Amino acid sequence: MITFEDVVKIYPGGGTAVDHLSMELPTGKMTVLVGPSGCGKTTSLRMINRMVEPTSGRVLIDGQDVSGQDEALLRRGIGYVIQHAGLFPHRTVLDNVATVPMLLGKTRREARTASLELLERVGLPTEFAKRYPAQLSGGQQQRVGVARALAADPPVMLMDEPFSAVDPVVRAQLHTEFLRLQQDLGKTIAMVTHDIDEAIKLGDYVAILRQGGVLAQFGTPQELLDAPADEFVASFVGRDRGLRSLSFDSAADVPVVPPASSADLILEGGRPIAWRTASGDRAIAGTFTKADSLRIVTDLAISSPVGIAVRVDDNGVCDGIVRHHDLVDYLMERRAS
Ligand SMILES: Nc1ncnc2c1ncn2[C@@H]1O[C@H](COP(=O)(O)OP(=O)(O)OP(=O)(O)O)[C@@H](O)[C@H]1O
Repeated sequence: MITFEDVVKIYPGGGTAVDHLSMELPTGKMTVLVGPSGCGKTTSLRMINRMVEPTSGRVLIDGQDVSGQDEALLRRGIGYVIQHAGLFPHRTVLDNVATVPMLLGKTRREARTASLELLERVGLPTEFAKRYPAQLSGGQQQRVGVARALAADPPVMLMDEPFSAVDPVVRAQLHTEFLRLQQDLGKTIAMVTHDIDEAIKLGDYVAILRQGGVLAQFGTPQELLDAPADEFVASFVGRDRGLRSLSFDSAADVPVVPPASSADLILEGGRPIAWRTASGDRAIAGTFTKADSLRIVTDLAISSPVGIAVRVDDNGVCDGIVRHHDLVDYLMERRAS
């Protein structure tokens, strides 16, 4: 667990960057620090590995005040990933990753074998290992940055806007891969972003900071969406927070009716193929399963030309449909209950 205890940071000649910050970042979970530019996110992150020292208050890792610890030793247990990856430009991808384990005493061969495995884990095929960072795309460089941070197998990872330098499609891919990786690794992660969508998608917990380095609210994404502490948090999580919060609700209990009840749905061997519309058949753009979220069901119902979302089982066979007005009734009943 990473604990901020009444932490204040005032830069010489500057204003207050972090103002009496107290919060606990649970072990094995990802906590995302989010807020407008200049609200003290990076400063807070850097106080964890002592790149910045607090003016007052304490930062503790597993109950140990970091200020009493040897900086080099402390940082060995803390991976650090930054925007644009910060790779060594004149070293190959493999050497970028292998440097840390070698510093920690592994032989060159051991370090390289471990690094190749790590590169594969973050989704980079081995043929990239010999390239130099400039020969990779932004997204690939970020993957190397993550692999390098993981190379020492640190229990704690700090990530400062790690996904912001890549385009939205690559970013979404990196998010999915990173979530899968974190599910396996269970690191204690503190991540900074200015993007509330990213925070809500990735964070087990989210800390929203406001100007002046004041903590506005700390909680799970669902808590922030359901019960924003004040106007600032409400406007920061957005006007569409009702829709966003549907991402956390399961579609398992959506009331469906048999597929045969719609004359508009064309099935082949039980699989949904197309909609019959006045202007001809239209291919079905997507389906949902019981494992999906209500947001996906809502999106499908709204975007379908006939206002129907189609559910399939694990074999892709249609086992029910839900019409948009029934979906709205269901959502309203849930809200009331
Ligand atoms: N080394 C420094 N010296 C003086 N002031 C600083 C220093 N670093 C940051 N600040 C100031 O402290 C405040 C918080 O900065 P910080 O970088 O922590 O914010 P941030 O939320 O990470 O911002 P951004 O999203 O723009 O990166 C800002 O007002 C900034 O100008």
